[in-house]
Amino acid sequence: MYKIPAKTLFLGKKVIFLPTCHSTNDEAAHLLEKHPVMEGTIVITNNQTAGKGQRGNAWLTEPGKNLTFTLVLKPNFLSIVQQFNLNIVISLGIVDYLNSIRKGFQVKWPNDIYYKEQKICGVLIQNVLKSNRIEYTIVGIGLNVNQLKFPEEKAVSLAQVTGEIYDLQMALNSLCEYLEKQYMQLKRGELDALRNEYLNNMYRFGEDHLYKDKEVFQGRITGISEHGLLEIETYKGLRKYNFKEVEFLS
Ligand SMILES: Nc1ncnc2c1ncn2[C@@H]1O[C@H](COP(=O)(O)OP(=O)(O)OP(=O)(O)O)[C@@H](O)[C@H]1O
Ligand SMILES: O=C(O)CCCC[C@@H]1SC[C@@H]2NC(=O)N[C@@H]21
Repeated sequence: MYKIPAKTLFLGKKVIFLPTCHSTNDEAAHLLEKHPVMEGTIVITNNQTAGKGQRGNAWLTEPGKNLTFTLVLKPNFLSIVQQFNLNIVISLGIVDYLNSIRKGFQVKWPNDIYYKEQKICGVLIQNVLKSNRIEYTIVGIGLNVNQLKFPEEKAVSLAQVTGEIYDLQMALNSLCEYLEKQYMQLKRGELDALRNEYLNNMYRFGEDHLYKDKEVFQGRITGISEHGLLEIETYKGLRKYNFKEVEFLS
């Protein structure tokens, strides 16, 4: 399973397949502790038994149905304050791949992928530090591909959206090509183009909705700051939020 490398320069050229594991992010982190790992290496499993989501949530996925993998990057060209750009390129790579199949996928800030009001993909990015510098970034991606039932009402899969079943190896290879394309754009320093593309694909951009920080309020997403803070215009003025500081309501 997952033996054919992607047609890319480096991303997905090496794939480590584990039939089962607790979390591919944890497995990747253990590998990095033991020996150097080539940039672009993917750790993938068919059966993730203790998947980790953001905010300490669990990531639940039916064995053999979805893409559940971790990508190892070495973005040493980025300083710590530029880290949000990784969220941008990873989200755009995924959304471009999905939109190449069916239009309508969007990025929910910072890096969830939605189809209409449902979540199809989650991303968990973790930095591995060495002497206070980012040595590696591990990018965990859970993409719902062929699963047809979810315990979570908000979850959806590609198969549910399109009515088709997908070959996971082909989906992985294609996704790698889109991810690499975006990552190379970041390496070339094309930040304005990336930011614009991110805003063009952003869930709820420019629409009025309810949000919650300490209180529930109505607002409209108008952009992201240089370092990736979410900017919401309200009748009291512009508010800016870091991860976990704001909740999307209806
Ligand atoms: N396979 C899956 N697909 C989609 N969501 C899943 C899946 N497995 C677990 N979940 C969880 O279902 C919930 C649905 O996502 P939701 O967007 O509501 O939460 P979130 O990512 O915490 O975002 P927020 O709370 O900012 O709206 C999350 O807790 C998510 O981690
Ligand atoms: O909460 C989220 O939206 C993030 C979900 C990230 C899930 C992926 S699945 C592969 C990798 N391994 C993990 O334990 N989590 C990530």
